[in-house]
Amino acid sequence: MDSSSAAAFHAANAPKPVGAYPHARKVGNLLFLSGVGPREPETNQVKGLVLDAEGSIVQYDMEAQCHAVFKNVRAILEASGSKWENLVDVTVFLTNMKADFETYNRLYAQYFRDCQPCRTTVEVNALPTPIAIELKCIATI
Ligand SMILES: N/C(=C\C=C\C(=O)O)C(=O)O
Repeated sequence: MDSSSAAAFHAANAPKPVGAYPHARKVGNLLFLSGVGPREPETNQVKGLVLDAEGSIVQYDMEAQCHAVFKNVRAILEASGSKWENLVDVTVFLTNMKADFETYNRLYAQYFRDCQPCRTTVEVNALPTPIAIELKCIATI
């Protein structure tokens, strides 16, 4: 099956993709989400983020970024006919594991109290936009 035969979804209330990819794609009863970060869909900005003149991160609010990215994932799931409780696998990319793991892990536990997908958390050197967290998810539909 090539990707054109699998339904693609674009969620109006999630941040616009930064490249040529859909927010999600359904194959059989599985929904694959593209990586998504904490940009606010209305403004394309990240709450609490301060950049310097070169675009490097000066200051960011990890709590705000966690809430925003979970909200974006939920919006994409719902726009694609799935829901939060259907998540089965979550890959989390952090740009500063040492500084941010505790905050992220604490908030993650609040959002995933009743549903516990498999999870993998890795540190990456950089993400395509100046963010501290990005999620890549698989859900049933
Ligand atoms: N998924 C990608 C980027 C997402 C960035 C964001 O939501 O801020 C990509 O480039 O593959």
